[in-house]
Amino acid sequence: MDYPARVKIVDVGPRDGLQNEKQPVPASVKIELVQRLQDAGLKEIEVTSFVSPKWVPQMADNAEVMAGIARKSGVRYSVLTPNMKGFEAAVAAPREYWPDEIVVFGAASEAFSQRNINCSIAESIERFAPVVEAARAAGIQVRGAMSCTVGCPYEGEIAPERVDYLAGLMKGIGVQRVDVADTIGVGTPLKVQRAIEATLRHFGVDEISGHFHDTYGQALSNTLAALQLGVWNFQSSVAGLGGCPYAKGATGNVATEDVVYLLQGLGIDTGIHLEKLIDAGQYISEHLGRPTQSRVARALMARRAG
Ligand SMILES: CC(C)(COP(=O)([O-])OP(=O)([O-])OC[C@H]1O[C@@H](n2cnc3c(N)ncnc32)[C@H](O)[C@@H]1OP(=O)([O-])[O-])[C@@H](O)C(=O)NCCC(=O)NCCSC(=O)C[C@@](C)(O)CC(=O)[O-]
Repeated sequence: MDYPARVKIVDVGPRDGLQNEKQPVPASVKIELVQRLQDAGLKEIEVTSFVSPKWVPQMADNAEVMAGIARKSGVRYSVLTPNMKGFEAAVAAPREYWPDEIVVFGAASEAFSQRNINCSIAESIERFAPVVEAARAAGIQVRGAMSCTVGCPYEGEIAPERVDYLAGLMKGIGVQRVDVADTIGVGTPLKVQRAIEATLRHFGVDEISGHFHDTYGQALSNTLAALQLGVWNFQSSVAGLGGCPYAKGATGNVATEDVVYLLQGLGIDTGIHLEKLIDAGQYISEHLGRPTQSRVARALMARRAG
């Protein structure tokens, strides 16, 4: 089996990982987490989201975090912007604090779209279109997250045709690359491959990333299944942090540490230093007062402890 020679990982821990935390996490801790992730070799970090603070209070410090991170050359910093209000807030600061990439986020499921962003899929695309246009005019890259590409907490199983439809809409408004997200972690390898194949009708393989939550323990298998289709961009969350506020019961993303370990075993280069990454995961886990969700981190820390 041929696998891609290298893989790029977006660590979404500071955003997807922390957005659902009930306890307020200070901006200084988020900033330190970003620092530790870039020190570990992450080249892409999803830092925060410019969404309504009434809906997601944990991300209310978005501007403070964006202004506080010490940027490293060669690292891409992204933020979520669901509408023009979010985009305008993301670029209200001086240019050095702007994101390199914004993320518009839609869903393959109507019910999830309503619960997550309070509008239908068609309305979401109408809201995203001016955001995409403004971002590209400002030289900011645009990613489109596609939630619930295999299953939805409200509608159940999602057919690949729904993914095909959403990917086509995203392409139509000028989104440059897309995430195939298994928001609630119900996917298994063949289902994930069908969702990716539907996306491949509209985007090249270099423009597609896998975003797998690990609720049912399938995320590493799904990562392997995506690699088998040539996908080489993935999103994961340090220490397996996270969960979506609008997907009850869904656990965090697959842990970045576990993905890096898998990839190292396949001889695939990520440029990420696993031990430093584990330290970053420990930093945030200790702050949150609970153990890391990464099996690899737990195993390697036990070995460190002798
Ligand atoms: C999208 C909205 C804003 C629509 O929410 P809405 O209520 O329909 O918006 P609205 O335009 O009617 O405005 C209502 C109020 O929100 C304000 N508002 C409006 N927009 C903004 C904004 N951008 N930033 C700050 N404030 C905003 C606006 O100013 C107004 O304030 P008020 O007059 O009541 O004081 C809302 O539904 C929302 O914020 N939802 C949160 C969505 C979210 O963050 N979900 C989690 C991230 S997605 C995810 O995790 C999945 C992903 C990406 O990881 C992939 C996967 O795994 O599936």
